[in-house]
Amino acid sequence: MSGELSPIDKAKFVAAKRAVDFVEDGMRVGLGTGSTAAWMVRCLGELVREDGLRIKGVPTSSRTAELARDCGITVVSLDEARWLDLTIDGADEFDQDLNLIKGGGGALLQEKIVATASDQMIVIADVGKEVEHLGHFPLPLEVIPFGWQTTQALAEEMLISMDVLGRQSSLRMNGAAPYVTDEGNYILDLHLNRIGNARQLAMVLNQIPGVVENGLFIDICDKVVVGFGDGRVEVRDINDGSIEEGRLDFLEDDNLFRDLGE
Ligand SMILES: O=C[C@H](O)[C@H](O)[C@H](O)COP(=O)(O)O
Repeated sequence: MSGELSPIDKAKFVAAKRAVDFVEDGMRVGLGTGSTAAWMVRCLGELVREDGLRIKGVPTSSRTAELARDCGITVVSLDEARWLDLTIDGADEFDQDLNLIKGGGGALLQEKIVATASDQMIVIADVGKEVEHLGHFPLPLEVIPFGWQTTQALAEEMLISMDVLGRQSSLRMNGAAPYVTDEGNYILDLHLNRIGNARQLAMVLNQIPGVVENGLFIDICDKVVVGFGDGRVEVRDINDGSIEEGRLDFLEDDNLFRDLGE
C-alpha cells in the first residue's frame, strides 16, 4: 500500500487496533473478512510476531486465511477449534441494537457460522457504517447455483408481500461471470426499502428453498468498536449498555500504520 491513508482507512485502522486489545494469550479467535478485518489481522499478526501472542485463528474466507498466514498467525479450521473465544469482524451496516448487514465482500456464510460458534463477537467499523434502520446497504443472499433464477423469483415475491422490496434484486457479478463464494454459491443482492422487522425477514428468507444464508446478523454481535478518522474510538457494549470513548494518539507513530501508509 502506498500514499496517505484516507480518513476512512484511518477510522478502520483505529477500530481494528483497539479491538485486538480484547484478544488474550491462548485464545481461539475468529478472523473476519473485508478491508476493516484485514487491518485487524495485520494488527494481530504484529502482536504475534513482536509480543509473542499465542492464538489460533479461524478465518472466515480463503482471502483472510492467506493474509493471516502471511502475518504469522496460526490458522486452524473451525472444526479443529470447535468453539471460539472471540470473533472480530467488519460489517456493512450496524444499528443501535448491534444488528448487522454483512456480506458485502461475499463471506457472509462462513462469517455467520464462525460468529455463532463464538463466546463473543466484536464488530469493527468506521462510523459511516452506523445506521438508524438497516436496509440501505443491499442485503446479500447466498443461494445455490441450481435454479437460482427460480430462487430469486421466490425471494422477490416474498419481499413484495412483506413490502420491503425496493427495486429488483441483482445477481452479484465478477466481470462477465457470476460472483462465486468460497462455498461455490452465488449471491443475490436485495435492494430493499427500510427493513422494519429484520429478525422476521432473516427467518423468512432462510425458509426459501435454494437460499443458503442471508446477511442479516441478529443478536449475534456483543460489542462494536467504532473508529473515526481523527483517531477517536468508541466501544459500545450491547450487554451492559456501556460506551467507552478513547483516542489512539499514537496513530501517526504506529509502526504498522506507518509501514502500510508509506
Ligand atoms: O463479506 C464481507 C464481510 O461481511 C465484511 O465484513 C463486510 O462487507 C465489511 O467489509 P469492509 O470492512 O471492507 O467494509
